[in-house]
Amino acid sequence: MGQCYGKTIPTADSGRPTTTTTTTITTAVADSSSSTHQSPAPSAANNGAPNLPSVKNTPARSSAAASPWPSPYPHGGGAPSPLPVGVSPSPARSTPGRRFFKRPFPPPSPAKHIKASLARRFGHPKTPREGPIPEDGTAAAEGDRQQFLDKNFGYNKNFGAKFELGKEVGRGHFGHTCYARGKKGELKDQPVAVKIISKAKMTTAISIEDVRREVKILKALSGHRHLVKFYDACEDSNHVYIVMELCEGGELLDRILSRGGRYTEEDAKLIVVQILSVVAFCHLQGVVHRDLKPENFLFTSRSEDADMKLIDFGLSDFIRPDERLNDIVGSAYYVAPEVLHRSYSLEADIWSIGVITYILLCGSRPFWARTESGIFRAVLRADPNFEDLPWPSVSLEAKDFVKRLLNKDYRKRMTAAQALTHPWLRSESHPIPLDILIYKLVKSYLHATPFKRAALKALSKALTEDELVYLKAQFMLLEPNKDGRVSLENFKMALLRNATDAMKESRVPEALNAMAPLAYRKMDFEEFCAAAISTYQLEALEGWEQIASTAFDHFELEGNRMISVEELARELNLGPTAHSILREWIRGDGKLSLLGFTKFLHGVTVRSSSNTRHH
Ligand SMILES: Nc1ncnc2c1ncn2[C@@H]1O[C@H](COP(=O)(O)OP(=O)(O)OP(=O)(O)O)[C@@H](O)[C@H]1O
Ligand SMILES: [Ca+2]
Ligand SMILES: [Ca+2]
Repeated sequence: MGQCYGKTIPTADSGRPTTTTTTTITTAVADSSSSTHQSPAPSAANNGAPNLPSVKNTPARSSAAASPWPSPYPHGGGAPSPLPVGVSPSPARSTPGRRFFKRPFPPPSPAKHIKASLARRFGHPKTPREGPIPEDGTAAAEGDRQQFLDKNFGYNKNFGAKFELGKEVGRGHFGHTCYARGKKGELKDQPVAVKIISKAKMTTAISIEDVRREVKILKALSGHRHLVKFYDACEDSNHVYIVMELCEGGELLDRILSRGGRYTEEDAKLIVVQILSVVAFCHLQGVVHRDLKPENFLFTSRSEDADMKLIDFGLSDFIRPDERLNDIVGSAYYVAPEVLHRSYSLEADIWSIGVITYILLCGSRPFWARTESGIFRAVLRADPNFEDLPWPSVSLEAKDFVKRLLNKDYRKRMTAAQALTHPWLRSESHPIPLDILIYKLVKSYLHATPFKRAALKALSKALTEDELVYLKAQFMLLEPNKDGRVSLENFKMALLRNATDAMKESRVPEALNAMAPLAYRKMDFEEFCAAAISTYQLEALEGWEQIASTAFDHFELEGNRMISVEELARELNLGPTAHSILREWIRGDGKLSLLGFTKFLHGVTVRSSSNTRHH
């Protein structure tokens, strides 16, 4: 027991991007020392690639000597090629042309999942801390270390008595998945899938913690229609077994390939709606998936209209509403720019959905290069191609949709719940989930100055129907009282209705504490709109200038007033050095100009996505 038999794993040279080529990228840097590795901004010296830490234990490589990423080509020295034998690579360019998705993926990176976040988790004093990974893990040192590792998970010990293992159905970096059948109880005679993770591969406390967290997250989130159902977790001395619903329809990646690389818009919509609905759910629970890609979505059956399920929470993490993560994990083609800059949150998943949607619609990857460092350069700097075929025949709504997910500034990206109300996807047929973003925005509105609130109110009056669809849906989810208004209780109840165990871990309900002012008053829809809009997101709209000028007209009527430079600086929490800039925002009559108004709405400085503030 413990091993399952199965197919041989095709090699990278077989020319087919298989499930084995998931290219999970993980930094080779021991992140427990990450505080010394923080990279505040991209440096010009390396072409805008993030100022990545140097690698102690990775030999210099020709293609990525300056990168901390493990080589994607672990199978030999020299310059191994991800391309099939006989195909010579074209030089990597910062603006890649169209690349057919059928091009084989590079072989997987050696998986070494390093968790910086563990060290950073003050709230978990019992979390094991790791020293840096030794320069060379000699067998003796390894053995010593392993002795102290507690590989007891507290799961069921009787896997063999409960399940009969069958053939392998899939394989990844961390384990292989087999078909199995329940022997007794509720799952008797039912086919299931079992992800088998070898304990021998758990060589650090962090890797053990990762498996524990994968199970915890899967268990907590299980139940959503588009998330693989969790049944059981078992273990023996050699393996951990994650028993889950069997998805017999294969990976989304395979369907894309079998359709020659792309979907019709209508078919793509059906896929994207399912992805957004499950990701919105994860995000509301305070879980960031961090490895969204077509390999991690499975169909329940071979049928064309089978439901799709999100799997593989191996890189997922809990995240508090105001928290930012800094460990670089994910898969190269799908990784968001701010992840490479080591300061990110839920929006990183949205970027990955943008990449998936781009691929569905045109059959090419938006950011492509022959090497990992080339891909990262493209992610950070290149604009995806929307000119070449088939883009001219793709609807404007679809293009706008993808662009609003692939915005390099994470603050300008739509959330999953917002994306579900985008004109491209808008329809009555899918429900709009509660968005954790409104909690964050309402919270900061409640703490804003009266002048700032007046500015936001003016802005909310300039919203178009498109934005109002989302706000109306969110307001209705708060189930307004008979007087059409909401109070803190409504926000609390809406969260409770959606709560799972994951929320406790990610401390999502803490967002409510900072909303205390709402305990004593109510908010009507009009004020809710002012409170729940993000200037950054609106600024990304094509019609932003029109919105801003209409909003300014409203502001002139009620809100704009004489304000001194000193007072404005206090409003914005800025010191005297900012006075000369602020002077330009104030008109001759002592009130804010249109420029001043839009800058003021923004808050402090307007920075790019290279912003690495830690909250
Ligand atoms: N519930 C399931 N039903 C059917 N097949 C599954 C199921 N779960 C996983 N698989 C198959 O096993 C493969 C590996 O599973 P999974 O992605 O969880 O492993 P992993 O080792 O974490 O992978 P990665 O290298 O992407 O991190 C999947 O790509 C899929 O083909
Ligand atoms: Ca996977
Ligand atoms: Ca995984």
